[in-house]
Formats: sequence, C-alpha cells, structure tokens
Amino acid sequence: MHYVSTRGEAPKAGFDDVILAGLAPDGGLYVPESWPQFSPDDIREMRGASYETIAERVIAPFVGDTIDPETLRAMIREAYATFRHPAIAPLAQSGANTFLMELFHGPTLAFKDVAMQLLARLMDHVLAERGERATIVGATSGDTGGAAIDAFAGSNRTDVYILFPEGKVSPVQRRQMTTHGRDNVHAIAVKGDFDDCQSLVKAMFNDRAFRGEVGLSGVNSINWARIMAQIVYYFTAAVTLGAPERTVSFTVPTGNFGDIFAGYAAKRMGLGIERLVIATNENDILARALASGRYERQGVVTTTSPSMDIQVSSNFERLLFCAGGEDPAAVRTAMDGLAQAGAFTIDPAALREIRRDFSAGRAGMCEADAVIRDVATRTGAVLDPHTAVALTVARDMPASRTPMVVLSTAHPAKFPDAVKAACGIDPALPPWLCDLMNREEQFDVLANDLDAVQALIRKTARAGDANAR
Ligand SMILES: Cc1ncc(COP(=O)(O)O)c(C=O)c1O
Ligand SMILES: N[C@@H](CCOP(=O)(O)O)C(=O)O
Repeated sequence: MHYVSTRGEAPKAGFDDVILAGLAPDGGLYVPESWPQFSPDDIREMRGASYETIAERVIAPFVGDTIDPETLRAMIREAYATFRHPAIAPLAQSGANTFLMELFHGPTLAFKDVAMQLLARLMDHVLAERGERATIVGATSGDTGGAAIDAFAGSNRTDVYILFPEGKVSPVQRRQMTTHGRDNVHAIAVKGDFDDCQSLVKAMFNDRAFRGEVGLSGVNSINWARIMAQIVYYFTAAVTLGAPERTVSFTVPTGNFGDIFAGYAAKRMGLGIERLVIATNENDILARALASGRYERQGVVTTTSPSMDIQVSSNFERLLFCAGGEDPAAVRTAMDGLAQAGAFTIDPAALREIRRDFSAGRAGMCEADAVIRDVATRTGAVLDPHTAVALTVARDMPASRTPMVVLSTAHPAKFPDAVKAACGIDPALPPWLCDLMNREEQFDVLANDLDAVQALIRKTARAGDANAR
C-alpha cells in the first residue's frame, strides 16, 4: 500500500513513513493510493467476530508488509485491552431505529482513545525498528490532547507537545493533559483558539529545517493512522445491525472532519452506508459549505461542546481530493484560497459528489441541552454535549427505514457543568479518574507565537539527532 499527498507535490510514501510524517512534506494530507475492497462475503464473515478481529481485517491492508501480522495483532490486542467495555464500541438503542455507538470506554473517556492507543504502539514500533526518536506536536480542542498524553506518556522514544486554547477546554479535559507527571509530555496553553493551535502545528510542519532538526511527527487526524483506526467501528456497527444485507446511516458530531471521513473511507471500501450526516454546533462551517458550496471561515464561537469549536476542518481537504476526482491542483487552489482569503468555492462536480454521500445539520446549545434533558427524563441515560448535538441533528433528518447510528464521542463526566446545567445530573468520573480534580497541574502558557512554541520545543525535546523527515 502506498500513500499520496492531497497536494500532489510529495513523493508517494509507505505506511511507516506516513505515520511518522503526520503531514506530507508539501503541506498536504496523505490518502491511500487505492481503497482496499471488502466484498459482501468479507463483511458477512465479520459477523460475530470480536472488535479486535475486525480491526485486524480492516487495518491489515493499510499497513501492508510494513509490520508483520503477528506483531500487528499483538498491538491491536494491547491497545484495546485498555478499554473498559468488552465490545470496545458498543451500540445502545436510543429510539425505534436510532442507536448510539458508545466510543468513550477508553482511558480518557473520548473516541480519540480508539485511534490514539493504537497509534502510540505503531509509532513506537516503527521508531524502534529505525532506532529513532520523534518529537510529536498536536493541537487540541480538548480530547485529542488527553488521549495523546495518556497513550504516549512514558514512551521513551517520543517527546509530546500538546497545544490547547487557554480557558477554552473543560477543567476535566485540561487536567487530563496537565496532571500526568511524566517528563516526556508537555501541555501548552496557547492564548488563542483551537484554529490558532492547529495553525501553529501546521506552521511547524511547514518549517522544513525545524521539522528535520527535532524529528517532527503529528498525532492529530492529519496522521492517516488516526483515520485508519477509526474506520473499524463503522464496520463493527454496520455488521451488528445486519450488514451486508442491510445498509446503515451514521450521524457524526464533527469538528476536524476526521471521524466522519473515516466513515466515508469505510463506504469507499465497500461498506453499505446510506448517508453520512455531519452534525455541527454553532461553528457550522461544514453545514454552510454543504448548503451553499462555499467553504468560508468565520470566528470560532465558544460553546458547551468545546471539542467541536473548530472552523477550519483539516480533513475536509481529504474529502475535496477524493470526491473531486483526485485532482491535487484543485486542492492546492482551494487551500491557497483558504489561507489567503479565508474561503473557497467547492468545485460544482465535487459538491455534487459530496452531497451524494453526505447530509449536514447544525444544533445550537439550547437544542442540545433540550435533547440532553429529554433523553435523561425518558431513559435515565446521560449524554455529553457533543453526542447531544449529533442526536439533535439525527432527529431532524427525514424519516427513513435505514438504521441511524449516532456516534457518542465522549463521556458526560468530561463536561459536568454543561451536563448539569442541561439536565440537573452531575455525571461522576469513573474510579480511575476520581482524584483527577485534586492532582497537581503542570503546564506552560504561551502567546500565539510560533517562535515561542518552537523555542520551548528546542529547549526540551530529545530527538535532535533524528533523521530529517
Ligand atoms: C467529543 C468529540 N466529539 C466530536 C469531535 C469531532 O471529531 P472530528 O474532529 O473528528 O470531526 C471531537 C473532536 O475532534 C470530540 O472531541
Ligand atoms: N476535537 C479535537 C480537535 C483535534 O482533532 P483531531 O481529530 O484532528 O486530533 C480535540 O478534541 O482535540
């Protein structure tokens, strides 16, 4: 399996280079050169198989011969042994034909654990084979950071730097990043919003000298392995609900577009997905883009679903490439428009393709609160605000006989204030995090300034002798 960059100006790369590189050297995102195909028989054979077994089948073609099957199997087993639910991503029925896929049973209570636990093991393996170290940088609106810090804490081949927007993540999310007490992980509060943090990360990748000097790697969903690991649960959910005989739709609370792009990938691989519904909060760039054909950045609005407070959805670039006839020149033009004017118009043919697979809707804070209240009152279940945004949007979709799976991406205890305000219930943290609010915090506060962030990394990273990537 080889990977190409969405911007077409980087050499093709193998799986090991792709996971260490994060962003392609031309600033684009890696996508597989062709999609592995799963026939109805292949999908039927997944019925009754464990999450780990399905993960092995789905992931193996993307890894190719970079990692031998036994080693890959062991990594998958270890990664998902950290989860507290045997099904890893169980389905709970929420309405007549609506299901919640619970993706929050990992160590940091958000769907990010599903990919991050595996990515840390894959990266460590590749670095060990090469005898290298890496400096990992990541931007977070709250959940990626905690998941990365948990997965990489204590790894002796990586130093991890997570940039989060100061004051714009929940106290639980912040403490998951700042109380680990490990030398190789660094949480940095940036005076700005998530988009500023993501721009700093991309700027570091685009600084070739710095990239080589510190052996830069990334763990945001710009890294293909993040998407790859998330494809798996689309298969497990669909098979549970009757695939390949029955098609399924998914509604996904969306920010950086990585999670729902994994659903699109599953569809391209042969899974019978009828609709992929993008659910946004007030930061609705994707819903507006689908409706108008214009992808237009506005200021980030702070909401009760902070992890989705994102205006520039980095994985939309992957969709533009895949749905737009794999034309890197068109992607470059769009991304130049975004960088220079904060907007671009989606090519009409690409927009038609996108609308064939995707719908989109927006739910504001009041609507999400009403759904949290409604579900708590009717069923006693407590939703987190991101899941509530998605369930609200799913409920607004036209009635259909196709089962709708809503991705439940975080545990409500990560957002206790918002949940309590919505339904009066104070969701408790699980036992392994019950002292989180009393642990000592450690983090740096920096201006939204590339030089300041790079100086901190240069001073503390230990990967100075890594080969240039
Ligand atoms: C709880 C939660 N839900 C949804 C999202 C949006 O996912 P994505 O960025 O993959 O679109 C995020 C952050 O990414 C999140 O942390
Ligand atoms: N919502 C995310 C933002 C970063 O997204 P990623 O999937 O690209 O890592 C978060 O919680 O940090």
